[in-house]
Amino acid sequence: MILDALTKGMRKTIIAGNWKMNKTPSEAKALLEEIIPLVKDAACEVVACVPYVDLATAVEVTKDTNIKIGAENCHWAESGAFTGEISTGMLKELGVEYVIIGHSERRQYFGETDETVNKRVKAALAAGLKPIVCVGELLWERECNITNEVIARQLKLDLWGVTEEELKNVVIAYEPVWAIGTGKTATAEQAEEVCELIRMCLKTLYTLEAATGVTIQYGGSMNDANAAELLAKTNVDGGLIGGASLVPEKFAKIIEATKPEEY
Ligand SMILES: O=C[C@H](O)COP(=O)(O)O
Repeated sequence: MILDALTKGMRKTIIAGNWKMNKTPSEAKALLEEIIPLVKDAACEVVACVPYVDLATAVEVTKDTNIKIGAENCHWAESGAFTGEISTGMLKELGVEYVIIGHSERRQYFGETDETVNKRVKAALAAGLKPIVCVGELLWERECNITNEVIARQLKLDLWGVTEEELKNVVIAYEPVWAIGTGKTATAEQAEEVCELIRMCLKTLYTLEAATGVTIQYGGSMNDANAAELLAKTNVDGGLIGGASLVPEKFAKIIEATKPEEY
């Protein structure tokens, strides 16, 4: 059943842009105003994850639209002496719904570990935010043939203490690190293989029912040309889009590719 293509229809398809460190507030407003009319008839959930300083503007600009706003990180403490960090309460008050946690760039450049990812995931869930939890292997890990172990370990540690009920608000993003911003996309088969593995791990950690319901995104050089093939795979339920999310026409075409007739 877990491999059954029919289960795909039971899950929410989510296309999320990750703007990374791009766009000032005025640029964010202009970009969203271009995106809004292009995606208004989307057949999927549309999310824009933007830099902290853009959040208030983004929430305001999208308030009467089908676009949800996400942050790119959050801290686990409610408040305190954590210079430069942002709490979940701060995000909630702004009207933010999603938050990316454990992106490979956070792991690679800012010392993020599975332990801190886990703390952030639990804090986000406790605050009523929906975490987009990123997992993925490095190139040398793939070459050493340990992708499965790496993904299983990340999932187990990142979701440690997350209940089955809470899992309903968790999105998993599979982002092979070697495919991020490199123009090297995982083939649809490679993406499906790991997304299916992720679902099998979730089944082991929780239940078949819980695993079947989780949205699993692919991220890594997804664009308007390759999205349809990736999104047609049984266990690929959406995308976490970097570069192409900054180009309205490309982002809109990826969203268009989620429509069944495009498969
Ligand atoms: O979060 C998004 C990923 O890092 C993918 O970025 P990219 O689409 O620019 O490769």
